[in-house]
Amino acid sequence: MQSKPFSIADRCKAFTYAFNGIVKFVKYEHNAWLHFIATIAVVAFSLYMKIAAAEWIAILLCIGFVWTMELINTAIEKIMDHLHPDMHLNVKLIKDMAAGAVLIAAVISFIIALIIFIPKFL
Ligand SMILES: Nc1ncnc2c1ncn2[C@@H]1O[C@H](COP(=O)(O)OP(=O)(O)OP(=O)(O)O)[C@@H](O)[C@H]1O
Repeated sequence: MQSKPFSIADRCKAFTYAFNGIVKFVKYEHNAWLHFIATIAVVAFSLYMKIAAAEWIAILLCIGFVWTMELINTAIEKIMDHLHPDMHLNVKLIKDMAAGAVLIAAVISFIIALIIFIPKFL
């Protein structure tokens, strides 16, 4: 298979397409608004608590983990709605599994936040 020659302009365009996907997600998806508010709150609280570098790494990984899962979940929902707009048990299974991935990311992130912040109040 013949691939296109490497081009910095093409790579920049690919970056803008990806950035555009994130902007659309934040603009139109209600779940993104919740994640946005939660992210601002967690970052503000972490700054206020002056957490250590290793704690920042854990917090930033959690934020990235949840945002990534939510974006993938939303993409899967859009694929399913596009391919199969009618109700179907398989669609439900696929969407619920994708939503389950977000739930796991959120619960793990919440537990990590508790591990970081609770000792600061003891
Ligand atoms: N086409 C479909 N066929 C069968 N079940 C569906 C279909 N679309 C959604 N569902 C199911 O209906 C329930 C509600 O889905 P819906 O997408 O409305 O809410 P949600 O998961 O809270 O979504 P959102 O992330 O948009 O808030 C879920 O269990 C989902 O799997």
